[in-house]
Amino acid sequence: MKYVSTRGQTDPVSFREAVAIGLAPDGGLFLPETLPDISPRLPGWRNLSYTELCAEFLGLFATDVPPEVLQQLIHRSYGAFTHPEIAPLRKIDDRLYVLELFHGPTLAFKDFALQFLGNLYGWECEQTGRTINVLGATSGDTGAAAIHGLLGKPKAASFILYPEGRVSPLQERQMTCTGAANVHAIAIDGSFDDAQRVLKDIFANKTFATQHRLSAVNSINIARVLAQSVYYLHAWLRLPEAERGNVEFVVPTGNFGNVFAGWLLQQMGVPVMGYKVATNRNDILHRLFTTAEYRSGEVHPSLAPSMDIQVASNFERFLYYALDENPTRVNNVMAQIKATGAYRFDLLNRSLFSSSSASDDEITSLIRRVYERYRYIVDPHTACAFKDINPQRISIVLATAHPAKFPAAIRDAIGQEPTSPVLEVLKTRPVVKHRLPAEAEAIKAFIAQRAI
Ligand SMILES: Cc1ncc(COP(=O)(O)O)c(C=O)c1O
Ligand SMILES: N[C@@H](CCOP(=O)(O)O)C(=O)O
Repeated sequence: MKYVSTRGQTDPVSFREAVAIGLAPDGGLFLPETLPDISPRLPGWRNLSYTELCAEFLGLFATDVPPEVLQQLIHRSYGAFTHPEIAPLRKIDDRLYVLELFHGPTLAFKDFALQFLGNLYGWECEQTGRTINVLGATSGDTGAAAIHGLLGKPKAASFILYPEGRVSPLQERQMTCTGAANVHAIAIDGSFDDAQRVLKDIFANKTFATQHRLSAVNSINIARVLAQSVYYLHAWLRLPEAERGNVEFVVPTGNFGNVFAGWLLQQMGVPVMGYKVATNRNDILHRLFTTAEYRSGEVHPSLAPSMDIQVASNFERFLYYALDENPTRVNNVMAQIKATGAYRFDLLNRSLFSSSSASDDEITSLIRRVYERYRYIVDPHTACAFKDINPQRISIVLATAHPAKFPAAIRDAIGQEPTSPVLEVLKTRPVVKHRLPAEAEAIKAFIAQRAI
């Protein structure tokens, strides 16, 4: 399988190359040259365990990784999860399921792809004898999961940019209390969008990126997206046969990576009826799906900080398919968005996508309502997904983080603070972070001194 750039100015590359580079040199995002039709395989995949399904699915895309290596990497990656089902699907009401994605080492859905990606990087370094420097931007969870995916890998260093004061205190501790010399947590002034912009500027300097063997760990990396598709597929296959034809996934959304991973499955022949994009008050995607206009705005801090995003990176991948896989049209639209901050998007399939946006007050009352009704505690991101659930569908809400990561918001809603031993141990460890301006030159100088 070859991978092409959404902007069409990069020669097709293999899976391993696409993963190693992350962002295409022309500034676009990699996508499989063709999407396989997986519908004939679905009956045979029904009873597979999570790791078996993962190996089958990723095997269709990672065609230059030997199958036995892929299996080992997958087993290593999900061996660190604490729930035997890895991604348990919990029925909490008639027609309502929660897909728990927080049983990995950092208690967020990011672990699914970043444990795998960390092991893939480790294997790649062993194969090539080279080191790798991983660069990421985070609004809290990607950074923690990327760092933990790479812990103990001597040939990899991580440089993670996050907005100072805009991630939860425990998310910050997950990134800054590892004690590892090859982990560099960089707190910048500004928002996650500023961090993501700086990161893209750094990758745009090809000489610098090549010289320091930089790789992108955000969901701009295609391995992230594909590894996340697996839990949608696993959940869909777990449902009773009678329910499978009427499913809507409800996805707390920021950078559009997670919901895009789910949507890809539909493009590959899995008959999913709908995707609901659930945002917090940073509602660019909600406005897009209700008005067809993509218009970026200012980022506002919220109770669901990991979704405080107004420039949704993976939207470009979605655009590529909506524009008939025509890179010239993608380039034009991206140029227009860059120049004017907006684009009128008349091609949206609004029968497949729906959306909602929850204010902070609504997040608090949703946490309370879910607890009172189901005795189930959801984190503030997952809470957004409980707004306006469609009663006509079988809804699968993606629970993207463990509530213990956001104790203050939960206490305010239901008067109790969930805890997790994984997080408790971090509270007494020293914090090591670097404060830098949100400027590519300053970050590059920092990386140049510490890259391995
Ligand atoms: C807990 C949580 N929920 C939801 C999201 C949004 O996911 P995405 O950016 O893939 O849309 C994030 C951040 O990515 C997150 O950390
Ligand atoms: N919400 C994310 C932001 C980065 O998203 P990614 O999926 O593109 O890596 C975070 O928690 O950091």
